[in-house]
Formats: sequence, C-alpha cells, structure tokens
Amino acid sequence: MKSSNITWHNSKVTKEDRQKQKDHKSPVLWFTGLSGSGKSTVSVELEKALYEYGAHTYRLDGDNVRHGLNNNLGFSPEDRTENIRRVGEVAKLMSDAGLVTLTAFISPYREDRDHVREIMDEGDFIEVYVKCSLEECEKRDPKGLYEKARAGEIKGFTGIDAPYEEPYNPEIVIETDKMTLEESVEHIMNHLKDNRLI
Ligand SMILES: Nc1ncnc2c1ncn2[C@@H]1O[C@H](COP(=O)(O)OS(=O)(=O)O)[C@@H](OP(=O)(O)O)[C@H]1O
Ligand SMILES: Nc1ncnc2c1ncn2[C@@H]1O[C@H](COP(=O)(O)OP(=O)(O)O)[C@@H](O)[C@H]1O
Repeated sequence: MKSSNITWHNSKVTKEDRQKQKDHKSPVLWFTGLSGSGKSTVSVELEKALYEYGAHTYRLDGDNVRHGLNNNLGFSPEDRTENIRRVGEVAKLMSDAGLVTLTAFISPYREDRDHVREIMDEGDFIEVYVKCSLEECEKRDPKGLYEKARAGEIKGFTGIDAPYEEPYNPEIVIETDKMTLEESVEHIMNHLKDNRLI
C-alpha cells in the first residue's frame, strides 16, 4: 500500500553512469523451472563465466534467500507470490546498481513473473526457462524432496501437487535434459553478447 508521505529521492549517479563505468548493461536473468531442473547449477556456472568475462554480477537463489530476507515465507500460493514480489524488487535494485543479476527461483506463476517483468526497465528482464521433464527432475531429485513429496511428507510440492505454469515466450530456453551444462552456459553467454548486454 503506497503512503503519500514517502517521496522518491533521486541520486546524482545514474544507472547509466554505473553501466558506463562497468562497460556493460545490467539485465536481470530470471531463471524459472521445476525443482531439480538446473536453475542453481546453470546460474552458478553462468555467474562464474560472467565474472571471468569481466562482468560485475550477483546471483539470488530461492534456497538462499529463503534463509534470510524471505525466511518468514512458506510455499502457499500467497507466500510464493510474495517471495517473487520481494525478489523482483531486490533484483531491480541490483540492476539499477549496474549488476548483471541472476535469479534462480521456481517462480511457478506466470502472473508473478509478468509482474517482475513490468517493474523492470524496458529490455532488462530476460526470462530463462530451464526446461526439464518432471520425470528427469524426479530421477535427479538432488535433495530427495520428490521422494518426500511422493510419500506425502511434503504437501504442495511444485510439479507433484502444486502447479508450474510454463512460460509462453521466454527470451531463452535451456533444455537441461538435452543440453550439457557447458552448452547451456554458452547459449546464454551468446545471447548476452549478441544483444550487446555484456
Ligand atoms: N513445497 C515446495 N515446493 C517447491 N519447492 C520447495 C517446496 N518445499 C521446499 N522447497 C525447496 O524450495 C526451493 C524453491 O524455492 P523458491 O523460492 O524457488 O520457490 S518459489 O519460487 O517460491 O515457488 C526448491 O529449491 P530448488 O530445488 O532449487 O528449486 C526446493 O528445494
Ligand atoms: N545438463 C544439466 N544441466 C544442469 N543440471 C544438470 C544437468 N544434468 C544433470 N544436472 C543435475 O541436475 C541437478 C539440478 O539441480 P539444481 O541445480 O539444484 O536445480 P534447481 O536449482 O532447478 O532446483 C543437479 O544435481 C545437476 O548436477
């Protein structure tokens, strides 16, 4: 809810100043996909590749942010929406700070991802659909959560008894059940270079 007693205070250093200083743009690469699809694995490798390329970057991850900023949120539809709303605002601040910002959240609801897109400056929001079959994600089950969900020990688990709404027009699709980790990272790096973002 907006309060009429809060007024925006402009800085003397602009987002464009910071991008010029860093010699790259500051897009938000929004990784979305099922649990176990590879959001964290790919974004960690991409972060390293961007760093070695000389870009200033930072990565936000669902598992990590839920230990701190969002440690009061669960997995109800409302809590997931609030999780994504908060992370979207933080990612916007990081983009404004001139960082190539990577976010790795299931972010299952189209409406929530579209809201983040809308608050970003034109061209800053790059939706990266980490596509992987539920069958493959369950086979991987890196944290044993699918097994717990199937056993009924976790209720409302994405893909099992909670929905995942696939992106309609993501800027990038990486199929981690068909592409190697290296191929995924290269594909994203090429997209960033081709679009003169880094
Ligand atoms: N019920 C339920 N559903 C889905 N995921 C669950 C759940 N409970 C815990 N976890 C673990 O939390 C990680 C997902 O957190 P996110 O913040 O990315 O989820 S969301 O965007 O709010 O939907 C997710 O991490 P990733 O596997 O990295 O996606 C899970 O390990
Ligand atoms: N081609 C691939 N790309 C990314 N991850 C892969 C690939 N093949 C297998 N994996 C494995 O899949 C799992 C993905 O887990 P994780 O990155 O935590 O996914 P998420 O963050 O989407 O939950 C990891 O154990 C990773 O080693």
